[in-house]
Amino acid sequence: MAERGLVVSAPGKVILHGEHAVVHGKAALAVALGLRTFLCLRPGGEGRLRVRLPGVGVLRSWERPGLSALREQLGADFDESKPPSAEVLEALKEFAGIPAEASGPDSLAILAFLYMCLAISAKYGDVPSVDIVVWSELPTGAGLGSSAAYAVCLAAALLHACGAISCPLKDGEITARWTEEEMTLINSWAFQGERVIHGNPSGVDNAVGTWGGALRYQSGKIKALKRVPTLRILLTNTKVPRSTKVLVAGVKEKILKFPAIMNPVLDSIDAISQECQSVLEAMPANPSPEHYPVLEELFDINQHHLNVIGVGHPSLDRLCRVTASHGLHSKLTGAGGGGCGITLLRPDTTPQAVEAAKRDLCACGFECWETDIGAPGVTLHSSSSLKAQVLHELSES
Ligand SMILES: Nc1ncnc2c1ncn2[C@@H]1O[C@H](COP(=O)(O)OP(=O)(O)OP(=O)(O)O)[C@@H](O)[C@H]1O
Ligand SMILES: C[C@@](O)(CCO)CC(=O)[O-]
Ligand SMILES: [Mg+2]
Repeated sequence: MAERGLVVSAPGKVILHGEHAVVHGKAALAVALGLRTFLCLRPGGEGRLRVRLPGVGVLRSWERPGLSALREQLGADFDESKPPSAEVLEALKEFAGIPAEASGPDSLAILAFLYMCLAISAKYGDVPSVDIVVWSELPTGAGLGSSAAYAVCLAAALLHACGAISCPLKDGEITARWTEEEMTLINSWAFQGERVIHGNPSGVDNAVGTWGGALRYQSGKIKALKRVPTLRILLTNTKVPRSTKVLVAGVKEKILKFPAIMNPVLDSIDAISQECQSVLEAMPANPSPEHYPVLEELFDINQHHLNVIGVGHPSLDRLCRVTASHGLHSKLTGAGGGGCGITLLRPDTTPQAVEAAKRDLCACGFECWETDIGAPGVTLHSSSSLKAQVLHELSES
């Protein structure tokens, strides 16, 4: 581990099409957002692991020998290809003093951290004494992949601290990325963190957090999109809290209850993702308005489908109605049930029209912002390049 520690970051994501269907083996199209989660890891003292997670109100530390003893006692097989076992998660809850039924943001964040420490150290050697601080530009639990960005940062930092991946940052460089092989390892451990938080994730969110850009994801297969035009997207957070884990479980229940009704809907969502990919890859880099009607219609159809599978919410209906009154098309993004929606802005949508839509959305109590998509994936930063931000976060700890 570098003497002065390290700072890593990972982006959140927006799913254009395929949320939920992707959990059931269908394709999803996802893009990395220009909003990121950051993690600063420094050598710590006194044989302890210390974490500060201001986003979820956590400041905790544990003695390393206690965690090592638990690992020995459990003697579990911590391979990144195997889902975390219920027995190990129960034992970790007890170790951290988390009640068995707890599922709040703080408990899940602690559990993901401890599981990754335990499993990564079982495979690659002990995680040294460290102080970790995580902060984020992403809203937590709003559909923008905050859990995956957190898990990707943890995976990169812990693998680096154990010496399982290199330090790609050369003297004088501001940022660096890991090799393909190392990113594959980061992605597979981040998936384990997502499994702790989500229960049964597809892996699309951690794939975008790791690789960045724009990609098609299906059953663990990641394919960067050939060409993605510059898309203008308005993001709106309804601020209605929801849990991805609960929503994913609800969809599964509906499919089991009505397979003949729900499976065709998932097939149709899959076809929407295929169609959208073909349209995007055929569009020029700076598309003109005539390319948009199909993309808009696909948004509308998918939003209906997502309501059918039970992940809509009155706040999202409202968001769609408000933007429709400005001639704009929206759908939920991520797990739904509240959280965020995305609105497609056309190249000829005027700044005045965007402002008017934003005003009406804010009047509903929503928060909205235009954002970049296609951001880089997991990145190692020189701490000097982020000095002001890092110093601010560290001064709070
Ligand atoms: N900055 C953070 N620090 C610590 N934990 C975080 C942070 N961001 C997210 N988490 C963890 O992730 C959980 C939120 O995950 P959840 O999957 O429900 O929402 P999301 O990832 O924002 O949305 P989606 O999965 O729909 O894209 C939080 O409850 C918390 O446990
Ligand atoms: C709802 C879902 O499809 C996307 C959450 O961002 C869940 C997943 O893919 O793991
Ligand atoms: Mg999530």
